[in-house]
Amino acid sequence: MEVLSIAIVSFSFLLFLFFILRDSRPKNLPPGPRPSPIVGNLLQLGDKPHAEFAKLAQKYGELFSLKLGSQTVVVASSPAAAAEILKTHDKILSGRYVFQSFRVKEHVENSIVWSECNDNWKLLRKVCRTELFTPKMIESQSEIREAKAREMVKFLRGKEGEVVKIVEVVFGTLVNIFGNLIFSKDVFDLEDPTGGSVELKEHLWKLLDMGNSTNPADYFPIMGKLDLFGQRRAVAEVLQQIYDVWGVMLKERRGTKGSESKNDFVDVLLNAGLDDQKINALLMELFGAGTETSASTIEWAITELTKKPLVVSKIRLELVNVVGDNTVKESDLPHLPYLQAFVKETLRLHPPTPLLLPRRALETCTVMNYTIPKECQIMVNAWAIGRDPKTWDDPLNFKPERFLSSDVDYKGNDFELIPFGGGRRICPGLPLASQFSNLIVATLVQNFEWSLPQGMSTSELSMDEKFGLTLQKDPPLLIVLKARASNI
Ligand code: HEM
Repeated sequence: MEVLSIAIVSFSFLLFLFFILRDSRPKNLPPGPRPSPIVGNLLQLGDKPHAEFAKLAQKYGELFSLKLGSQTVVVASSPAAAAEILKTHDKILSGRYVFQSFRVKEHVENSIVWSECNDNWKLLRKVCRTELFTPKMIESQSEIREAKAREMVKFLRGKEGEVVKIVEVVFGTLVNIFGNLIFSKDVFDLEDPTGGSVELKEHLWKLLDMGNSTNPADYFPIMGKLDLFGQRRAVAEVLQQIYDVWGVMLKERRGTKGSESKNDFVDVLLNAGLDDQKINALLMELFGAGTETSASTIEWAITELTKKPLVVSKIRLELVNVVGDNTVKESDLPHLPYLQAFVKETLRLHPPTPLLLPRRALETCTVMNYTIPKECQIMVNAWAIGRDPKTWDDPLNFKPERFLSSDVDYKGNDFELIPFGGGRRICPGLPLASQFSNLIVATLVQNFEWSLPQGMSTSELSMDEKFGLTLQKDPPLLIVLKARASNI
C-alpha cells in the first residue's frame, strides 16, 4: 500500500514538473529566447526592456516572442514589422493590454486609452478629432500656450545662476497649459510650490507615479483579481479624488451652461453631450497622456542641446531670420524647419513611450507567417526602430539635418519614425503635442543660454534611460541659466 502511495505521489510530482517545465508556447509563434519555468524570460528584462528587446531582435529577428511570467508577448522591431501590426493587422491587433493596476471597471469602461475600439472609444476619438484637436481649436487656444510660455520665462529669469531641474519647470508649465486648455484655470503656481490647486497637483503626481510602478500581476494574471499589493485599490482611490476635484467644477459649469462660453475643452465636452463619467475619464487621460510625455520630450531636447552648441546656434539663427526681435509665436512655427527637424530628431532617439502602449490580439492571426495567438500582448519597439542602422544613417548621432531633406514624419505613415504610434490608436494629441513641444523649445532657446552646474561636463551627461511608462531622464537634467536680451 505504502509503495503504491509513493508511486502515485511520485507520478503526480513528475506530471506537475512536466507541465511546469514543458515549453507550453503555442506552435508557430515568432522565434524567441527559451523561457524558464514560471518566470519565463522576466529575468532578461532588466530596467531597460526596450534596450534588451533591441538586443533580442538582433538575435531572433524583427518579430520575436517571449514569455513574461505566464504572458506571451510579441515584439515588433523594424518598420516592416511595425507596419504589419499598426496597419495591415491594425483592426485585429487593436485591443489594449490594460495594466492590472488600472483595471478599475468604471474607469476602463469610459476610457479612451484602455477601452477596446468600441462605440464609446469611437465617440471619444471623434470628439478628439472633430472638436478638441482640430487645427481651428488648436489655433484658437494658441494665446494660452504662448502666455504660459512667457510665464515660464519670467519664472526662470528669477532663477538665473541657480541650479534648475528643468523638467520640473516644464512639467509645471505643461500642466498649467492643460489646466487652461481644459477648464481655463492654472493648476500649478510656479512661484509657490504650495500654491495652485495643491490637491489636484498631488493627485496627478501620485497617479503618474503609480503608472510607472511595476505590478507583479501583469506577469502572473492569476494574481490579478486578488490585488495582493492593493495597487488597483490605490489607483481607484486617486482617480476618485481627482474626479471629486473636477466634479465640483463640472457641476458649476453645468449650472452656468450657455451663460458664458470659455472655449475650453470642458465647454466642448458639455456641448457634445458627454456624461460626467466620460468627461472625468477623458480629462484625466488627456492630462495623464499629454503632460509627462511632452515634458520628457522637452527635457531630452534640452539635454541634446546642452551637448550640441552648434545645433543651438542653428536654431537661434533661424529664429533671428524668421522672428527677429519678436517673441516667438505659434504662428511662426511652420516657418522654422530646422526647429521642427530638431524636435523630430529628439523624438527619433528618445520616444517617451519607447514600446508605445501595449496592444492585445483580439483574435488569433498570422503576421509575417507566424501565429499571433488570441490575447497575446503586442509591443512595438519605437525606440529600437528609431536607432536601427538598417534604416538610419549613423543612427546614434544626433543630426536634425537628416530631416531637412526628407519627408519622413511622425504622423503615422512612416513606420521608421513612430513616437506617436500608428493606425487607429495613434496618439490623438499629436497635433497639440507637436505644437507646444516646438513652442517651448524655441522659447527656451530664444530667451536663455545655459550650462551644466559647476564641475559637471557634458561627457558625464547621462544619456541613459530608465524605463517607465515614459522616459524621463534618470538622473534628471540640471542646468544653470543665463537670460538673453528679449522682449518678454
Ligand atoms: C510628445 C508627446 C506625446 C507622445 C510621444 C505620445 C505618444 C503616444 C503613443 C505612443 C500612444 C499609443 C499609440 C498606439 O497605441 O499606437 C499614445 C496614445 C494616446 N495619447 Fe499620446 N503622446 C503624446 C502627447 C499626447 C497629448 C498632448 C495628448 C492629449 C492631449 C495625448 C493623448 C493620448 C491619448 C488619449 C492616447 C490613447 C489613444 C487610444 O488608445 O486610442 N498624447 N500617445
